[in-house]
Amino acid sequence: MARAIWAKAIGREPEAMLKRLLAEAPLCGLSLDVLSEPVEDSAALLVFDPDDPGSLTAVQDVCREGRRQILGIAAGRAAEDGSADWRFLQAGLTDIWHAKGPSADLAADLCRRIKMRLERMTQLDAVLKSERVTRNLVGSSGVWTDALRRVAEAALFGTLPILLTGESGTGKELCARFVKSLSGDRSGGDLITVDCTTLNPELSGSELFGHDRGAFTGAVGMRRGAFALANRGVLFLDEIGELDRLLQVQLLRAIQEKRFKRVGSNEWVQSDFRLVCATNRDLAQEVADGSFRADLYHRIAGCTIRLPPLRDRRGDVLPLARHFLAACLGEEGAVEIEPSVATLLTEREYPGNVRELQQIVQRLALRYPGAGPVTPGMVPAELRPTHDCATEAPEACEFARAADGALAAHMSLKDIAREATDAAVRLALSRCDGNVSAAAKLLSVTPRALQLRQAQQSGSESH
Ligand SMILES: Nc1ncnc2c1ncn2[C@@H]1O[C@H](COP(=O)(O)OP(=O)(O)OP(=O)(O)O)[C@@H](O)[C@H]1O
Repeated sequence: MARAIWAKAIGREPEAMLKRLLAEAPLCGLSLDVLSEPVEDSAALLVFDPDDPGSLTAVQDVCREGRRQILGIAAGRAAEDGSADWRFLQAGLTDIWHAKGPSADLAADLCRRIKMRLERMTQLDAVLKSERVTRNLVGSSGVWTDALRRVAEAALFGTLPILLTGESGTGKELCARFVKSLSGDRSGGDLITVDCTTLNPELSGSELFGHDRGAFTGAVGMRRGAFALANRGVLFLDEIGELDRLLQVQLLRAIQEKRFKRVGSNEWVQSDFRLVCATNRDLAQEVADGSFRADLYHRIAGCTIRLPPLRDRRGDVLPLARHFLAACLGEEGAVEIEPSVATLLTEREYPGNVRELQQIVQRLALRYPGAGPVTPGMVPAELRPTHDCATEAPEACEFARAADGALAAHMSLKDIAREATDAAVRLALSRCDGNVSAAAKLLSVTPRALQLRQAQQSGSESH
């Protein structure tokens, strides 16, 4: 591994262990370094003592600093049943190992295992930072990159069928293409998409399985169906939740055995495809209700990945909007967006998710004259916000309404100011996915000042 992996220890025993690991690391080809500041947003190693009461908060603080992949090494006794592990994962660790030490043998073995694990994380990081992702699968929010990482992991390191779930327009088909692009290097086959909403049990056999010449009136030649065409590629069954019960049975057999018969033929045809399915329905619930076959569900849901709705990744709205603008305007893509339009785009609701945002941006682009920023006048009338107090600025109007409520509740000026500050801190942190430095920047304060404010906030909440 060429670049050094940032490593940190919290506490005395962990520091001794990290020292031992640093001594052994070069012998195992692992490049570890203790730096006061992380060099980049990539995999990292954190050694801590799970028995230390302050360790959970300390781990949380490190994880909040922005690195996404952190391997935790627990150097301590910890509970026998490992129950604390889940809390550390919740605090932000990617994984956790318990290690005793620090004997030289154990440290060498640990280094080898850490190296393999970090290499896997780094490999996935490299995919997520590659042009095929940054150019096509826009977004850097935690929920989106976590989902994308799981898609990449499933595509690269296994053959299980992938089930993509999520609301309409969240990028399920785009992710199916991503799976194809990652497995394409190995298999060379195509991505074959079947829209299950258009299938019907009487007529769709040929589309799925193909037919022989003369199989039915009008079958003048042999036809290869979707299952055969997907050989050595990816078969993408979109909207699989819409499948009729009869078709569910037909598909089950072909998916299970990876072989089928063309309509009008008695010969088995083998096809080696990677299966990716998508649905915006809650299939587990439909299985419970009896409307979706449990056996088919368990076949297709080898690896289920939920794509987040846009409301859970508002920080991605503007990068997505810029991406779609660039697609519409070509070379003139890097245009500024006026703050009023940026706020409108970020704060509005998107029941149609990314597809809806894309359509709105396409409408904005229609009015873009070719120079200057995107201005409020380019926003279609029905999308513009309306305000009761026409004479006031929109923000002042919202504030006035909130202050009115506070006065009605007999709050003092001091309490109103504190409530407003706390709300702004919460909003900024939520918009920045809990990243303190980014939220501090947004609020024009130092990260230290923001942390102090948070501490006061949680102090007053616990009283
Ligand atoms: N992260 C993203 N980056 C760039 N474009 C995106 C992203 N997510 C979605 N899109 C675009 O949004 C549109 C809708 O995405 P897609 O068709 O993949 O959604 P879907 O979840 O399959 O929708 P549906 O359930 O309605 O079929 C497409 O044009 C797609 O290219």
